[in-house]
Amino acid sequence: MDIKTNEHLQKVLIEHIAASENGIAVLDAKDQVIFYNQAFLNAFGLQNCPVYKQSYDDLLSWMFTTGVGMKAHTHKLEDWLAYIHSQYRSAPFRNYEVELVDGRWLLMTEQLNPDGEVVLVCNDITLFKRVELALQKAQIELARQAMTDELTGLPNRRHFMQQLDNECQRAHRYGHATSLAVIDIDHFKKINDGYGHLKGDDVLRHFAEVLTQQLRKNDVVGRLGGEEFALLLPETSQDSARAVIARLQQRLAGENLESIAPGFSYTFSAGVAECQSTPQFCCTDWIRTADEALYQAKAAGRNCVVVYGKA
Ligand SMILES: Nc1nc2c(ncn2[C@@H]2O[C@H](COP(=O)(O)OP(=O)(O)OP(=O)(O)O)[C@@H](O)[C@H]2O)c(=O)[nH]1
Repeated sequence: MDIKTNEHLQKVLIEHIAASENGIAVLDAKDQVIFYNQAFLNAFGLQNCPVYKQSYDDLLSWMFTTGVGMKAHTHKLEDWLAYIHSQYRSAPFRNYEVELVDGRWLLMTEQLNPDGEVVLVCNDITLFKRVELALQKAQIELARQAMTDELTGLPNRRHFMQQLDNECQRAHRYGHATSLAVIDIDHFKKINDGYGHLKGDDVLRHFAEVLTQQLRKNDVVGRLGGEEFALLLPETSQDSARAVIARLQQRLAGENLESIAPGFSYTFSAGVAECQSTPQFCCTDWIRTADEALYQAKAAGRNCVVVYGKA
């Protein structure tokens, strides 16, 4: 059936375009609106806008200044128009999504005619978009949970080990001294037994806070499990790391812990190890050496720090 010669078919299509629930508009070669259906006005909330013969820029400017229709992602109209023009007419046929100020979403198709007209068709995809955004949010939250220790909000063992691995490679590449400290709260079992598991949890949260507050932006704190934590100190020699830990011990000794229990205090022991420059030395070796130093700190009576190889 040839649409050019079949008048009935032309009538059917014209009626369809007028009554369609998909918004349809046509802009001429000079980007003036020469046709739109009711659904197009409804989709963008343009019922009070003089659309016919408006230029595309005037239409967009009207939306921007009246706060109707498309949501602008910049505060300056010129920037927004420049962004839209960087995409507009960029392909013979393209699809893109548009967020509206009232929270709805439209899927737009833009088709260029050989004579220079642009045909715009829009579909409301709000429901699909909401599901997609909710899934994206859930995915981000799952990824966050998989990396985070629930009790303290710190990176968990897996996440910390990934960062340790990256830092190990960086230290090998640039030859910078970088230190790791494995830290363990002393006699934590006694805290749990004496004050209860919930108070034990409060102590773990408190310790996480002390560690986080004391460190520099590039340092990484993680909870390895139980009452064991770790500090990754990039660009830090083992002697400087020892000084950092000593400062943490002082800070902890000065803390008021009345909220946990009257007269309560706790200490920790730490093992420090520098990243070794041999290429075979990997992050598990690094943790192992720091763990050995920690073991020696515990054996030396606790509340102290031992540097690997310097006991
Ligand atoms: N409240 C609380 N306790 C935990 C958690 N994870 C592990 N623990 C407890 O931490 C205690 C660790 O005890 P130990 O490994 O014997 O170590 P410690 O008592 O700290 O002794 P030293 O490390 O040798 O000073 C155990 O009783 C665990 O049940 C937690 O998330 N919350």
